[in-house]
Amino acid sequence: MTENLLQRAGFVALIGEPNAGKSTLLNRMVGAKVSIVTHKVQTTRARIRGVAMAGNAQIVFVDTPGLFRPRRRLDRAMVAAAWGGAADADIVVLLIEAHRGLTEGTKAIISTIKDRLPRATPVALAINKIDRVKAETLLALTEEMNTAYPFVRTFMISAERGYGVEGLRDWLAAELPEHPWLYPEDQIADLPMRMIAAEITREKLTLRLHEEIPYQLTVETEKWEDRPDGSTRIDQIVYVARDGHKGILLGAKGATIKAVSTAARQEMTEFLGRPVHLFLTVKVRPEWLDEAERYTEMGLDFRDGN
Ligand SMILES: Nc1nc2c(ncn2[C@@H]2O[C@H](COP(=O)(O)OP(=O)(O)OP(=O)(O)O)[C@@H](O)[C@H]2O)c(=O)[nH]1
Repeated sequence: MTENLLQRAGFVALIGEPNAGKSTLLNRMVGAKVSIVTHKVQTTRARIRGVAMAGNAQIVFVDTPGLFRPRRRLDRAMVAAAWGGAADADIVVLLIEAHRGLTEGTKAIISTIKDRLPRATPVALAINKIDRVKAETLLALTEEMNTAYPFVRTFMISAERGYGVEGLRDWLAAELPEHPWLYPEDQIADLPMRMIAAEITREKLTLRLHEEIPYQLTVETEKWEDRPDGSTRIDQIVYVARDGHKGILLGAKGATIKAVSTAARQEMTEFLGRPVHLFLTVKVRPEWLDEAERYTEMGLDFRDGN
């Protein structure tokens, strides 16, 4: 009886060098559908990579980029911003590759953890790709890693083969705070699809409009209906901050929004592999930048903006 159980929910930041196996691990924990999505969403501002249910807990995985030794100023700024996400996380999981051991890259990540994470944030270690090494190697590596940082737990997993993944997920679920679920259970499956669809439209708008406007607009997928005839109806709202922007967005006789809609629909059709009917509505909502709900739709935590 899930209703009688206390709900748990929170954010887990999965960090590690590129290629450590973050996507593979997420696939395992969240389900295949989301993984298709993550590759597409990488360049967007959406930071949620997936939502996993484990018993009475809802685990929201958030992303941090694989950049840990930034040289350029812009890269440093991006890393600083991204670490904000990890700092807000309830739990951080550092993923490393068993056969590569404690690399320079991982050392850099550990020193960033020490510098930037609040002391109270629990950091767990997941040694991935254990299928590639012998047991002795693992024991030595576990010791070496735990000397480098006091991890709250060490997990040995193979994301690809599925070893140890359930144990990690169940542990995360139990560690999360008591909190009502952040997403309705029935929406989780298509949350990423909805986000992708919104990102596709936002991208088409950005391509068509003057630079300053896209930052002041946001797209939400309001309705998603997979029809029995094999097509999908998607209704989206484009929120703009100012009246003037609405006119620009629509264009003369609606030409701009029509072109955007056509381009977005084509990409969605290709992405989903089924015909899409797309309905776009433009709404003026000056306060959207201050509304928590809008942030959730973008995959951002409203608290980050404070
Ligand atoms: N042998 C082995 N290979 C793995 C395992 N987990 C992942 N891999 C492989 O490692 C490679 C990188 O995995 P990804 O999941 O893309 O790693 P990632 O770079 O951390 O993920 P992104 O940052 O999202 O790109 C892929 O070729 C995976 O198939 C594992 O447990 N064992």
